[in-house]
Amino acid sequence: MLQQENQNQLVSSLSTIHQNEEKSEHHNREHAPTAEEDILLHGAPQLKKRKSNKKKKERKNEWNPKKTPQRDIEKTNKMFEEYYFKQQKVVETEEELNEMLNACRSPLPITFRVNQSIPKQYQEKLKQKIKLFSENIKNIRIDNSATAQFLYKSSTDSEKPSEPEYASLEPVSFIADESIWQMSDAITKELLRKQPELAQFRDFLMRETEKGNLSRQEVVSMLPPLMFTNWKPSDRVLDMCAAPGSKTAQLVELLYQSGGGDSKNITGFVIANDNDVKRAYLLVHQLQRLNFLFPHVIITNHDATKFPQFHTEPKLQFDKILCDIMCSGDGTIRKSPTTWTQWKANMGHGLHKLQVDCVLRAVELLKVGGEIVYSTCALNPVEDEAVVAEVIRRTKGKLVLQDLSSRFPSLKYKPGMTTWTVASKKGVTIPTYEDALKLNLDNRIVESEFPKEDVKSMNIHYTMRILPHQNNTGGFYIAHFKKVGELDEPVVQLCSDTPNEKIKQFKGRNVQKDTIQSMDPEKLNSILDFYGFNKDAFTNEQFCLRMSENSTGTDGVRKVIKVELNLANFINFLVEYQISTESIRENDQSVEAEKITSMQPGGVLVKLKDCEESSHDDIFAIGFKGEHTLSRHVKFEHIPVLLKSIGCTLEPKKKKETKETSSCDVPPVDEDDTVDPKIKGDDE
Ligand SMILES: C[S@@+](CC[C@H](N)C(=O)[O-])C[C@H]1O[C@@H](n2cnc3c(N)ncnc32)[C@H](O)[C@@H]1O
Repeated sequence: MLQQENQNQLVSSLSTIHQNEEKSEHHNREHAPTAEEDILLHGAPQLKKRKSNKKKKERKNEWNPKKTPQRDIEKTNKMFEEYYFKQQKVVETEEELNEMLNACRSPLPITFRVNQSIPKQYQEKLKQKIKLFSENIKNIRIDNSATAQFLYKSSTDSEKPSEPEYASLEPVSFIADESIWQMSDAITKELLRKQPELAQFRDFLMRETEKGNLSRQEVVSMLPPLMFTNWKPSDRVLDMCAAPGSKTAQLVELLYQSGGGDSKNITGFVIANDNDVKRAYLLVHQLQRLNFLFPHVIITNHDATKFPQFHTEPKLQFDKILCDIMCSGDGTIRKSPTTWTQWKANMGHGLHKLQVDCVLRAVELLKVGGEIVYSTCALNPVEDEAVVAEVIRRTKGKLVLQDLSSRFPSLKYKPGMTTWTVASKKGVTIPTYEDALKLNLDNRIVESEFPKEDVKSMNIHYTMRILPHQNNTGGFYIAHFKKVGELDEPVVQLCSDTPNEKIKQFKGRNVQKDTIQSMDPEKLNSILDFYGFNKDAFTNEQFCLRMSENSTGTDGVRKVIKVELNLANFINFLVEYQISTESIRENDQSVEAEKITSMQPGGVLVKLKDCEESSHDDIFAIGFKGEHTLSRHVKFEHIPVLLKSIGCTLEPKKKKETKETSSCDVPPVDEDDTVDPKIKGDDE
């Protein structure tokens, strides 16, 4: 009775508190864009200004800092503190809370990794070179006079260093092979640019990054791909939310390493998917740096929760799926200090369901025995443990958590929790889902956000939450699943007849204006002959041509290709997009839509480059898969990968040399560190 009264009281006080809470907007904050993403998406703002009157303009390189020192941001947020300490108990003591807050207030150390896509001997040379820099850097006293105020700005100024600080560059301690390196906290990209003694090192970083030998990436963000086990060169890997692609690059590298560091052994591939078309562009830019491994990547543009089942024979099922999901992203607070002012306790509502749906779709696309890694840069259990628990619940024992505790023995982390709370926008705990409904607190709250008794038997402690102060990193949450049996029934409702997914297409490339035409049998024969394809494996109905709106016949196609080939970078893009019959109908192209509908799945369209039909070097391909049309611009050496991706194992007759060896352009250890003329003098 008393308990009931207390409950009523609580509900009534909650009600009062929330009466004035305005309907909160849908938060779907991805990782805050990095300088690199910003530069790729929008161009470097300071460079645009310089362009007209300076000859030597800054190159687009991730080591160029954004000029956005948020020195006026007050790095406190009471609700954030209460939420993670008192409500979620993510940190256990006040002392630990302060440690975490202090870490969150300080900038993230610069980290980078040696790419695994370069041959081992070059990796070793590169590491030697980094070690030499590391020795020299130790003697450099950090001149932070200009930046100290920014670096150590907090609610109090107590963290200001009183002692002189020296620079450092060390391998990350919990990764065994010295492939990941971290600089001292005080060295920001801005300082790296400004302090002359560090210039040589910065030049080295820029040069090697540009060559694809080094990648700047946050340490915790490197961990999810490393959690997959049992890599095989035949692995079919899906990166569901991939942009800007740093983890995709790691996945491809891991695939490559599993083939003994020889790309000829790779028969698998990695599909990098993102539903945001601009960010899919970022993927293209980022992944081109993989050089000879780029053909093993396929870039798609789908909503991950409805990622299509390609109708291949046998059905395409993945061995590994990474769900590095869209999240509220408070684990990135060190690199995006605006989180201090924007953070609200309700940021996970609205994302939770999307996250669950995404992983459930992954389970459906995964083969039995396959693995899923789920990761977020959110510390919020509603986006972490609650998602994991709901996915395990809905898949009825077919998905089991794998213990991550021994993967990196010296990595500090908190095991996943079996209980947590759900809070309103103002940070008030909502006891039950019924209370949320009764009070109409936020219509995005769903029942599975709340912890249930069954969580205790799910091994949630196998998952890991890495807090910023534990290893001097950003915050991250990682879970690793294995599929141990076929699902009893579909767990995701997909409607293939009327795709409710909004089709996004690359603008400015005439994509929407294209129409579809039947393939001329003679042309088809000549193409099949050229590539040595077994003609019996295809029927003419499996092929058709993509035409521009105004073109008729083959000449039109040639014209389009010619125009497209003239666009810079066009042929280097390996981009897929989806056309549905629905979208074609919407564009008043019912005849074309009917043609696609009547097509058999499994076709490949190959367009020849302009009139040089004898060369067949640059081609343009579309694979039709029932309702789904996959299209990409490919180079000759991409063809086997393309065919494999749609379940076709034919090998083209003609093979071109890949540029495997020339991409490993690592300078010898004793090479003089000459300053790259293009970036010399870019400091003012
Ligand atoms: C956390 S970021 C991914 C970071 C990336 N894995 C990396 O390491 O570079 C989340 C990405 O998910 C994408 N995204 C958001 N909603 C999505 C959806 N429904 N389907 C697919 N991608 C989605 C966003 O565009 C964003 O690029």
